[in-house]
Amino acid sequence: MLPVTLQQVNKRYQLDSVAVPALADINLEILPQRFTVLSGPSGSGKTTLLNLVGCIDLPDSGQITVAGENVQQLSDSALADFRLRHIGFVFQNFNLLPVLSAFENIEYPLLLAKVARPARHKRVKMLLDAVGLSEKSQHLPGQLSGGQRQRVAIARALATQPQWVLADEPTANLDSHTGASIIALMRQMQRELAVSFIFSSHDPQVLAAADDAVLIRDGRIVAIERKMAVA
Ligand SMILES: Nc1ncnc2c1ncn2[C@@H]1O[C@H](COP(=O)(O)OP(=O)(O)OP(=O)(O)O)[C@@H](O)[C@H]1O
Repeated sequence: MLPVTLQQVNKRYQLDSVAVPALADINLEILPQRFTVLSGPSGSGKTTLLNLVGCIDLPDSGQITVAGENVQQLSDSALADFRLRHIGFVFQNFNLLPVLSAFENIEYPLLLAKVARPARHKRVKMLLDAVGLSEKSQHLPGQLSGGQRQRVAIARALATQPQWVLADEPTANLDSHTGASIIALMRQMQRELAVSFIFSSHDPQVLAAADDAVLIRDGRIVAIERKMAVA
């Protein structure tokens, strides 16, 4: 599995006539099959960096490679397909579709990926079991606790067997006990399904669980701490 690489990446946001610098001179290699945390104060650029790696947004300059693909060269429709195949997303506010059951929320990306019904159902059942929610498969998000909703969101992110799962402050709306169980679940999924996780987080629990920590200040990387030896 290939790393994610960013070379000389710059990103500004245009706010009326003012250009707001968000990331400057980012050079980074994010290693596969690990837990990487992007950490830094509010406004430092964590979400922007996650959005660039997730191909939700494009840099103003520089190169980003994900799964061996130079992503800025892809057309919009090729990018959407690339995201579906290679990247799963977990958000702090869960972003589940409120009218769909837990089962249907997890199934949704598989429908988009045109996976046939028997394989779809098998995968959803396996994931519901893996996140400990087999009993709640027909519940709507509004009938689940915050921690259970985030479990559904993690299962949904893993549905299409992506290489990378990006999680933007995944524990921000959870109490610390529930947050700890969500981190443990993601760690277990990372090992069992050989998936790579990248988080943005202020949460010391997430930072403590990381293999690698990338510290960002004012849009620049100030330190990269590899806590687990590179294999
Ligand atoms: N859509 C936007 N338009 C204008 N400026 C933006 C936009 N999104 C982010 N910014 C600015 O870019 C910088 C980086 O923002 P970003 O959201 O990446 O930070 P963050 O580290 O994720 O912050 P937080 O921890 O508060 O979520 C900030 O100065 C922010 O105000």
